[in-house]
This record gives sequence, C-alpha cells and structure tokens, in this order.
Amino acid sequence: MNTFSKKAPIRVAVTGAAGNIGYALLFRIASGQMFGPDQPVALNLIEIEPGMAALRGVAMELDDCAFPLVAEIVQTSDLSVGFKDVDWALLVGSVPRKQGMERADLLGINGKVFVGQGKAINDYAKSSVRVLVVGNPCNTNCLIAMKSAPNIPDEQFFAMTRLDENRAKTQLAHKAGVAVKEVSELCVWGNHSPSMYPDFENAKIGRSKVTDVILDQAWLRDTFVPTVGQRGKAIIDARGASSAASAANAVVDTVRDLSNPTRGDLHSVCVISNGEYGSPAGIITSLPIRVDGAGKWRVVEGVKLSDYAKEKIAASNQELLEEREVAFGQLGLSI
Ligand SMILES: NC(=O)C1=CN([C@@H]2O[C@H](COP(=O)(O)OP(=O)(O)OC[C@H]3O[C@@H](n4cnc5c(N)ncnc54)[C@H](O)[C@@H]3O)[C@@H](O)[C@H]2O)C=CC1
Ligand SMILES: O=C([O-])CC(=O)C(=O)O
Repeated sequence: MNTFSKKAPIRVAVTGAAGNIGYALLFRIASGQMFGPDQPVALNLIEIEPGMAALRGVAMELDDCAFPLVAEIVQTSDLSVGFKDVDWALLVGSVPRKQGMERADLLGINGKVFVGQGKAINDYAKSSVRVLVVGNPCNTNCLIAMKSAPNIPDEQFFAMTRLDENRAKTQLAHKAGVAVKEVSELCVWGNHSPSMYPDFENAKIGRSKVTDVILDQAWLRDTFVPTVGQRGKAIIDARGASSAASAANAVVDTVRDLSNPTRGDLHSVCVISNGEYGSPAGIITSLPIRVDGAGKWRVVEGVKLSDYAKEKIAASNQELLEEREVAFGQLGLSI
C-alpha cells in the first residue's frame, strides 16, 4: 500500500491487460500518469484464459516496478471478480484488425464480447463506474456494452477518438511548421473509422484559425482529412501490428481529461448522442466535450459547422447507424 497518500484507491479494470495496448497502458496508470501523482490505484487485470500466463508476467513486471501508488493487483478471467466495485472499466481486450480489414469487419468477432462485459459491469461494478471502450469497432462496441448495462447511466459510457484528435493535431502542426501544443480546439466528429471528420475549420493554431495559417484548402480536404482517417491503417502497414503505445497514450489522455474540470482545450470523446448538431439520438458518436467544475461532461455548444463539415459528419453518423443495425441484428439487441 502506498505510504504517502491517504486517498482511497481508484479501482481500474483493464480488459486485454496482457495485450499490446495493455502492456503500454498499465505502467502509465500505475505510475500516476492517469489519476495523478498522489492518487493510489487498484488494478483489476482481466484476460481470457489463454492470456492468463502472459498476464502473470505483466503483473510480475508491475510488481518489479515497485510503484508506490499501486494498492493492489488482481489478475482474473472471471468478469464477476474483474469488474467488482470498479470505478473505471477500460475495455481494451478484443481482436485487433490485420492488414486488409476495416475496423467494422471486427463487429462479428468482437461484438458479443461487449454484451458479456456490459452485463458484468452492470452487475458488479460501482453504479458510478465510468466505461471507456477502446476495442474496435469502439463506438458500436460501446453502444453494445451500454445497452447490456441498463442500470448504469448512458452518460457513463465513452469510446475513444482521442488518438485521432492527437494524430490530427500533429498533422496540422507539421504542415504549419509549429509545435503541436500550438494546435487547439480540434474535434474529431463521428465514428472511429476512415469516415471520421477532423474539423480543421474550427481548429486553431495559436490564436489564428487553422484556415488562416494553412491556406491550401485542397491539402486540408484531400490530404489532411484522409490521412487522419487512414492513420490506423498506415501504422498497421508500417508496423505489422496496430497502434499500441499511441493508443495507450490516448487512453491516459481521455481518462485524465474526463476526470478533471477542463481548463483549456476541448477534447474529442465518443458519447451518447442526444441529437446534438444533428447527430442521431441514441448512438455513440464523437463530439467536442468539456468537463465542468462539478466534474460533469458536456457537449460544447455553439460550434459553427459549414455545409461541408455537416455533410462529412452526417456520413460518418450514417455509418454508425448501419453498424448498429448489423450488430444489434446479430446479437438480438433492440434499439
Ligand atoms: N479506439 C482506438 O483508437 C484504438 C483501438 N484499438 C483496438 O484495441 C483492441 C486491442 O488492441 P491490442 O491490445 O493491440 O490487441 P492485442 O491482440 O495485442 O491484445 C488484445 C488482448 O485482449 C485479450 N482479449 C481478447 N478477448 C478478450 C476478452 N473477451 N476479455 C478480455 N481480454 C480479451 C487477448 O487475449 C489479448 O491479450 C483492438 O480491438 C484494436 O483494434 C487499437 C488502437 C486504437
Ligand atoms: O486502425 C486500427 O485497427 C487500430 C486503431 O483503431 C487505430 O490505430 O486507430
């Protein structure tokens, strides 16, 4: 047990804990990068049976770091143990895509996993649990988990587009020849798929609009937008495996920024839609988010979207409706 903090530990479940993202993520949570340098954590590491031997190795390595913030490490393949009393459930475990696949191709493989996990979260986690889905296709998997956990408020379910936001900011910074910290207010809208829309029209470089700094509209529309949408594929093509360290980094960013009042920049998070900006109500779609002083997230109001942006976002949301139809049909879930 940590000796310098009297705070109660935050209990975090991580599924797929012995996988690539898990291996990049756990050490960052344990070192305090997710919840802060004086916040103890208890780690519930969840794997399927074939992953348990590797998980033992990961847990041994966590032990060998002697992280002062780590209060407890649980290793399990039993969801009733893994999700017991957790404050956060990070649903990473699922099959990643390989070369030649789209993320939506994983629906049939991964969708059913999220029914079981949603039910277990419903039954065993704290009612205040917050759930972040990373396993692809993450928006629809998140919706499946949410529907399978009727006692947990929909507002407590999130899917991840922060990696896309981070990618988009870096692309713009490189093009403009500025440091990435100069790029702000960049929301990625829609689905975590090639149809996502990184909204360069409302983003800023320093105090200027991106479009006043990068004047090449053709580059913004025809190179920047598809580069961000296809970055996951580019990583798979280059590495032979899907992004892991950058994905783990985005998990840390997402949870940290949902856990603290927003002081500066807005952020992209997939949340339940209540029809904001014309998005279909009831899907999990990426929207611009800020967290208020009471810790409640809200969709940023008053973003002005051009006709071009509206068309892009509508197409991505349409894809989410289609994913929902396929997945819910396969799983026998009702909308
Ligand atoms: N939303 C995003 O931005 C991103 C999402 N991803 C997705 O994250 C997921 C994980 O990626 P990696 O860690 O690279 O894959 P990986 O194959 O290295 O690891 C996945 C781990 O999950 C475990 N697992 C599989 N089914 C499970 C279940 N039902 N319960 C618990 N554990 C289970 C496996 O045993 C394996 O250890 C993939 O679906 C990938 O597509 C990856 C990058 C970015
Ligand atoms: O592209 C993939 O399959 C993995 C992923 O979601 C990403 O890197 O954004």
